[in-house]
Amino acid sequence: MISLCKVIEGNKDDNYRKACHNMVAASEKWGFFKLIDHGVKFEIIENMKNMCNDLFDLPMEKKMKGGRLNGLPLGYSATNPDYGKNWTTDGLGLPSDFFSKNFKEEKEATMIRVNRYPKCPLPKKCLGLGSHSDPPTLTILLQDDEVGGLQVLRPIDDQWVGIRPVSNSFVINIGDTLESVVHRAVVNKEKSRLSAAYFLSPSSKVTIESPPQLIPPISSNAKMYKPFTWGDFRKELLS
Ligand SMILES: O=C(O)CCC(=O)C(=O)O
Ligand SMILES: [Fe+2]
Repeated sequence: MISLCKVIEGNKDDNYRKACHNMVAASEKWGFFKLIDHGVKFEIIENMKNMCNDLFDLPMEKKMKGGRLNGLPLGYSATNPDYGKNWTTDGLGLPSDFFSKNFKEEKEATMIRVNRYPKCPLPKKCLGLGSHSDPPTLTILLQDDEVGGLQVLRPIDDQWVGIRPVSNSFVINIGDTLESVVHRAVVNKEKSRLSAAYFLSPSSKVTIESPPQLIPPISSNAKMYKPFTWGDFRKELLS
């Protein structure tokens, strides 16, 4: 759990550097972390949850008229590409614009997906959302305050580990363009659960490759990962 309390004013001081370092360390170990003291007003979060619940309460034929993306029958699109990139560069010791220059406003650069999982009499037999990793770069997830369900696959022993809800926090996870982190959502016997995931993607033409600054000199001729563009990767995923 990482607090942004001391870094919210934007001063690049020791507190900021420590938070960036902690976010990178958590991403390397788990691919997931929780952000608290993030500065988003409580009322805004509550409003968002209420609006999502109102949306799910609409009759199915009305919901089906909502702004779904072509080829991806999930979620509703929104653009706000200026959120959450610099901690990765600052935590990795890369130039501050190393990632942000690759996130330009594009129609489908970001997407928000709202999920509501109804209560389920047989939670051991059903999954809310099956095992997957998020294709883009970063996911900011708002999850229900009380009802847990998100689980991450721990790479060392392949065990599913629950990410306990914490009031007024966001769960951040990295996506396939940084590293794939396998997760899923289970369902609850007594209560339904709401979550909203905001996915941040690079521009389509951006080449995704290991930053040369981070490749040890000894292996500089043998890149472990082949460069690809986000556009090609997305096309492959949707084909
Ligand atoms: O509902 C959750 O907690 C997980 C949602 C998720 O992983 C997704 O929408 O990609
Ligand atoms: Fe996901």
